Amino acid sequence: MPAIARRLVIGFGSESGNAQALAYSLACNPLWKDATGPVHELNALSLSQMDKEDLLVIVSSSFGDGEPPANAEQFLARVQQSDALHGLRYVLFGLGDTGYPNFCGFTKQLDAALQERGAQALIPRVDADTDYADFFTQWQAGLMQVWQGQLEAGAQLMLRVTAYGEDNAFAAPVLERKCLSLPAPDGCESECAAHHIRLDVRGSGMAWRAGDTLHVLAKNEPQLLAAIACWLGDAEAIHALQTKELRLISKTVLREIAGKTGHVTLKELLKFSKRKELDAYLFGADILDILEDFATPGQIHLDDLLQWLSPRLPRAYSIASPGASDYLDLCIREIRHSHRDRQRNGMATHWLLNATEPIQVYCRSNPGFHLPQDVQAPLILIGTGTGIAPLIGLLREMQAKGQHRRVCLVFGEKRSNHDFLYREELQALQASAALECLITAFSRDGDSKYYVQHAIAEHGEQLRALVDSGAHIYVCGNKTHLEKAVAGALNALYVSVLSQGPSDQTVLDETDKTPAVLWPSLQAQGRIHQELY
Ligand SMILES: Cc1cc2nc3c(=O)[nH]c(=O)nc-3n(C[C@H](O)[C@H](O)[C@H](O)COP(=O)(O)O)c2cc1C
Repeated sequence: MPAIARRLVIGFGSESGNAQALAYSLACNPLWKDATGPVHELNALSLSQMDKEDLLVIVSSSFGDGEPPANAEQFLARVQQSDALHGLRYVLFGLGDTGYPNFCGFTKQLDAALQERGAQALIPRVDADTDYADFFTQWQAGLMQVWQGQLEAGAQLMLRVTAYGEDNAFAAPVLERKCLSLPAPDGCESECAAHHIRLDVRGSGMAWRAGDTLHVLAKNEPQLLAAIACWLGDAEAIHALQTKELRLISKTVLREIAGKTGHVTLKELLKFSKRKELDAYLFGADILDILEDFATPGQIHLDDLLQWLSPRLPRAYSIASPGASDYLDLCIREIRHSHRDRQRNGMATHWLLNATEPIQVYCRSNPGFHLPQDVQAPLILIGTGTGIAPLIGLLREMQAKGQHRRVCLVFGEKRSNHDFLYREELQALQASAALECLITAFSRDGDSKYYVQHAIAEHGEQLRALVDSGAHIYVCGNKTHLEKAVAGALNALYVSVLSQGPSDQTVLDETDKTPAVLWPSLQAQGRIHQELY
């Protein structure tokens, strides 16, 4: 089939090399290799030297605040200065990061400038997030079809991540809510049950992968708003404070209150030397506690709070389902306790569990917790409590992608008959050999406490074999204890190795196996992935 163009002209705009690498790999495609000249920085591309026989291929990132990379700035200026570009045919692949407010800002601007001057896009512009590899594969396949004259295929290729964020969240209806914990004999289930939540994200254009996080913008509880309004003596507060952060109160707000009230205890608490006491006080406290403790009605007004309080902050949850799906799963723990005669609920968890309206959400990429690129690399997944969420997400993503790795899961919780989250699913994965081993550590099942570090020691030989064959280790759970416990337990496995003498079939240097350096060495190799909260 004849090509649609005589020349494929490839230009890139790149600051840290991603777009440049894609541009060079594109040039090697055998289909157009002979019709492609040198790959250019966009700044070095001259529009006047291109004609109707050419197809211009642009691969570029955005930087700064949606601006061009330095090696593409002049190209944008040149396009903007051109009178007309009729007859110029182009395709444009934009790399960006939805974490930035101006997602793919430069490539969107460039696309608009080219179109305004009459240039013709043969494939709609691509807006790719940090995980651009899949989009690039699809786009290159589409470009090959276009190159061979199948213009319709190109016109239909829509590869665009919609950038949702705090100011532009997606309203996701709740599809399912299910309690994952079973009733416990001591009646603790109402306090600490874990729940599965499924959100409907059809039509959102939202892109994520297992390991990524979902940010939830919850509404403040009516009871809390009413109580604050009552304290202020201003009913307007119920509506006005709806989108303000009432739980995570910054020290700046406390300083403002101290400035207004002159409260001696608060001023004392704000001293640098009292920072630990202040942190302890703030833990679990909301703005109503602070007002009740350090101010009297009449000293603080609604306008003050509106000025001082930040907008409500999103709460992040690990996604427990694979990407490229119509729905998105979470595994959350209900937080409910009584403090100073008031019922306290976790703001976003309560909202997720009770809201009758769609939940405002957006995704954020978490590349450090994605599956390793090496599809052969074994995995050791270690999670406690709802820390299982991203791990079940990784397992499900492997299933969805048909990846067969050696995987071992170590799961820690309190009681097997109450807290064995995803028990059936995990046992089914084990039965199907998708999970090579399922190790549990239920701390309250026996007479003495048994935690994941004890399970790691007990199953040391099996885990060591996985580490020696290049396993990546994923750890998710408690920030205060888990890393130390897991690192210590894995290091300890190699103390016994050293005492037994070196093994010869290992991917680690013998020097890396000394207890103190094993963990940092695995970290340096990019084999430790942690999500601690
Ligand atoms: C300092 C900095 C600023 C960035 N600004 C933006 C931005 O405004 N919009 C966007 O979509 N991506 C932004 N990004 C993300 C990059 O576009 C993205 O990482 C891309 O893959 C980099 O490609 P490159 O290596 O070819 O430059 C930024 C990245 C960094 C490090």
